[in-house]
Amino acid sequence: MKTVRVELGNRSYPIYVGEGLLVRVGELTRQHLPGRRLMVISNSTVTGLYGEFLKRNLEAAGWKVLWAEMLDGEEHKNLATVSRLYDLAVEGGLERGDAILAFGGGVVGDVAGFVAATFMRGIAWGQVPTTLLAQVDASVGGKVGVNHPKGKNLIGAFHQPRLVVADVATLRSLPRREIASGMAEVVKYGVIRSASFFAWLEENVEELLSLVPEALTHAVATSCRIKAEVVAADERESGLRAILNFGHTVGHALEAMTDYTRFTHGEAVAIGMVVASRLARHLGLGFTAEEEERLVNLLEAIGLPTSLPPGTDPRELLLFMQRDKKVKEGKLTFVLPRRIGEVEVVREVPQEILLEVLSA
Ligand SMILES: NC(=O)c1ccc[n+]([C@@H]2O[C@H](COP(=O)([O-])OP(=O)(O)OC[C@H]3O[C@@H](n4cnc5c(N)ncnc54)[C@H](O)[C@@H]3O)[C@@H](O)[C@H]2O)c1
Ligand SMILES: O=C(O)C(=O)C[C@@H](O)[C@H](O)[C@H](O)COP(=O)(O)O
Ligand SMILES: [Zn+2]
Repeated sequence: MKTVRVELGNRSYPIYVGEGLLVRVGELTRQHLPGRRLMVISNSTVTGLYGEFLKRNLEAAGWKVLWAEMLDGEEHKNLATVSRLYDLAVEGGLERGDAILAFGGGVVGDVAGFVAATFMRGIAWGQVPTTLLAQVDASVGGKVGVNHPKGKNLIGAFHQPRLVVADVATLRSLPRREIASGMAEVVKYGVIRSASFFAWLEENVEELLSLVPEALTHAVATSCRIKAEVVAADERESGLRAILNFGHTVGHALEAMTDYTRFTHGEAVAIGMVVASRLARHLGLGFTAEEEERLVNLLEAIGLPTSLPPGTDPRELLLFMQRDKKVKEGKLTFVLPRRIGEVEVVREVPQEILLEVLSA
């Protein structure tokens, strides 16, 4: 097992990564979470696969478990779902001193975290992420929230979990498309912060896609270490943390524009990272054609899309981008690569250049 810590003073917390950790969730939650009742928020898919096992494990550790299921899918990451979960929490007698455990992918994590942030003005919570994307990204850093029909994650809060337990063995039941989706965020870390990790990914892409446990554990722990460093330096995104949004300005717009049903988050981010790379080259930030080719090749080897779907209307996409949370005084902000391993936050990208890149 590897342990990464998110250092945030008295709100610091551990991320445990390894194979077969599900069996330790009862013991670990007892160590890190308060209370007698634990409201587990999951969805039907994850509950069907691992629900019985986890419930028994938590009960054996002494928890009174309230099991709550939400509908599966990004289109259910909304306030209607949150409202139903509040009802279940009230009916189940959840108290301020109790806790919530998110058990599932990033959608479950973001929704459960938002319920934890707001129920009784905030209660303790933990994360047991079961998708690659949630293990490398969504379970870490305390961004929680839901979508608005017109914009991604427009409603939310910052509320750090007290622990994260990532069992890479749970990834064996994940559809291949979801493995690829999670890999998009893994590639993101290489581009924004570590050329050596990017090169390691190029070397080990086959092992990762074949779910070799040692390779997965290394990729998850390294991704979490990079995210933990960034979050520790800038928890509320007043500066540095924006780099974690590489690929997301276009990615989030694409997700919202297609009603959260056409692309997975990782697929949309993959396309967004390629658009950002093209933009960086147009603006002469130093990112080379060879580097762009390495990025595209790696994404393609993973099986991710690298271009906007045919027929995308750049002006419509721009409308959705204008609701991005990084917009300041009406101006779009992009995270653009200078080279593999380093990005820059660029304010005021000229709209003509953006439209030219999107049209191409
Ligand atoms: N809070 C953050 O910092 C942060 C970071 C990145 C992404 N996100 C959010 O995360 C969400 C995407 O998360 P995701 O990619 O995990 O999608 P997801 O939660 O929709 O999960 C993908 C699919 O995998 C299924 N699944 C989950 N675990 C499984 C398992 N072990 N075996 C089989 N199937 C399983 C789910 O039921 C779902 O159908 C987006 O809403 C995105 O905005 C948040
Ligand atoms: O944790 C962060 O900060 C990120 O930007 C991570 C992203 O991968 C993630 O998709 C996040 O939910 C985006 O946040 P948002 O503030 O742009 O909605
Ligand atoms: Zn993301």
